Amino acid sequence: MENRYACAPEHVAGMRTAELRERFLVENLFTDGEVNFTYSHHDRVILAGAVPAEGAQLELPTPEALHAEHLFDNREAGIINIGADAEVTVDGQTYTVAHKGLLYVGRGTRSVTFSAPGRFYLYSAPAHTEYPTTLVGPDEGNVLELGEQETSNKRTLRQLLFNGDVKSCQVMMGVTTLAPGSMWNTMPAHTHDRRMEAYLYFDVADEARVIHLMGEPSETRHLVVANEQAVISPSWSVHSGVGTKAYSFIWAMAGENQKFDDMDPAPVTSME
Ligand SMILES: O=C(O)C(=O)C[C@H](O)C(=O)CO
Ligand SMILES: [Zn+2]
Repeated sequence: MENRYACAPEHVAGMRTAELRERFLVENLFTDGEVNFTYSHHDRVILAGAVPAEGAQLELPTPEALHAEHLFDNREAGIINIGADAEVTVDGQTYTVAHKGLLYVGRGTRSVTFSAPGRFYLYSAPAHTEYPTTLVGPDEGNVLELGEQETSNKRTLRQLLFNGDVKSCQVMMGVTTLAPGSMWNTMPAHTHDRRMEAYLYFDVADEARVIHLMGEPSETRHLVVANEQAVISPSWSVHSGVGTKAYSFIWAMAGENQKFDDMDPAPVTSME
């Protein structure tokens, strides 16, 4: 498991491209037949990618660095499938997770197994209590239509796990999809000093990139992001992006509260 220590804004101001990428960009989560983990010390979240091989089951291992018998001994997770509909088995119970659907896996779970043709992204945070493992379809939850074509930010935001019917201790998670011809996500931008956030960009065309904006609103930096790469966004950082073509991303948050609207706005005219 890759380890990423937390960074303060004053450290980031002096970083060059390579160091910014090393600290905040997670480039290689998805490898055929493997599970890859990255541990961020921002709110102690784990990001993982699991790609089961055709005809084989892929078991979610427990990274040694957790010093736990099972990954879910002290944690919960949201798992979103960015591949074709596929099965996930949790403690002997099998769920079919649709493309862009979510499976919430609660604390106390002992085993999770993935099947092809899924391509699974997992976001996990510490959990204080057990909530039931629950399947959420891609069109369930709360759907928000945001932005305008005029400002190139027309997009559909699906809140799949957001302090609604499906309970979680910390994790809030969903999928945002840009309309064709729209490029900007989360502009006007915001921060939320009570929660960290991570983005996984996907459905990014091979020849396209997303320019992800990060940093304090008055001291922005950028990361050039390719398909299926993730960005760790500290609570003090804006997280916004512009693609060279439309794309989707999974946003996931953990921290002090589960109030989606608890944001500190960073108006466009205030950014530097
Ligand atoms: O398109 C958007 O806007 C988003 O997806 C915003 C994220 O959900 C977010 O930043 C929530 O805090
Ligand atoms: Zn946010």
